[in-house]
Amino acid sequence: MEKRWTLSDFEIGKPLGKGKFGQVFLAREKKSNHIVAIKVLFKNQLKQSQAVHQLRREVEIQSHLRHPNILRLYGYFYDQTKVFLILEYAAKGELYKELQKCKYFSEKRSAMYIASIARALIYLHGKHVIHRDIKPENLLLGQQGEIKIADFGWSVHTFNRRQTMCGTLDYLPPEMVESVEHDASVDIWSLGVLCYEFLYGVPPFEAIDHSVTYKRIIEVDLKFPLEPIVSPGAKDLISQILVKDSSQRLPLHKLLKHPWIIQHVDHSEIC
Ligand SMILES: Nc1ncnc2c1ncn2[C@@H]1O[C@H](COP(=O)(O)OP(=O)(O)OP(=O)(O)O)[C@@H](O)[C@H]1O
Repeated sequence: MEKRWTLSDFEIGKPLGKGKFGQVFLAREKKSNHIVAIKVLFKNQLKQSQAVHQLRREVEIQSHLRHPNILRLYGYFYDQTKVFLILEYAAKGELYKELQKCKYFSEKRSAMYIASIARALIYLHGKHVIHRDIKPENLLLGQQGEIKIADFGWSVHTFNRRQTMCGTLDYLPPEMVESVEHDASVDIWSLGVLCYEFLYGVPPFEAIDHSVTYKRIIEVDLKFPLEPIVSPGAKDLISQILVKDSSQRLPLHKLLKHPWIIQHVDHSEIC
């Protein structure tokens, strides 16, 4: 695809969805016939400095990433009022909606997703990037139903010390809730929360009252409901990830070798 675009390079199709700062459309690049998603952001809505800062970070980081389970950001252009991000089209939409539809996923499906995200995170962390907002709403699905990690607005390079609390409360590890220094293992924690949510339909520390959620995260008050029935292997994996001491969390390469993952995932097929 071309590197420098204007709106006239694209035929704009149906709207795919709406976000806080704009709208996403299906589009076709006329020259290459390549189907993409174009995210249109309104500059006046972005003006809050945090949003502009996040967008800059998202573009800087995501445009350099190349992994089958990470949504490609091909480039961007802008006019006087809008910024246009050219993104890989995730044909099967949001994982979040799938989870809402199914309530919870089978162990096999959960293990496949967890292994795909773990592989993408190994790649990401190898590039010294932490995502910091891994949750179902930020996971899209490609044509074959494969995971595409999206939304790099909270991501950072690992070179600097980080203490800022960011992301989404239900998925934050104790060190972020307590605003102490954190590293790439925050994404491993979020993967543990995801695994729990895939299998039980709700994140493990969720409570109506936010102060209760904080307390449950800090104390790692992890309880496994009786229903739906989940195998001891899955519970063992989650228990090895959701560990308060971040240095003791199961590393991603060991996660991929965990018996529950091996049982459900053919590693040659991970997508
Ligand atoms: N690359 C894509 N392929 C297919 N659909 C997409 C793509 N990007 C976004 N969408 C759809 O458009 C919707 C809006 O996306 P957008 O990224 O603007 O907002 P969001 O991440 O859902 O919300 P927020 O702005 O609060 O972060 C998404 O919920 C999704 O349904």
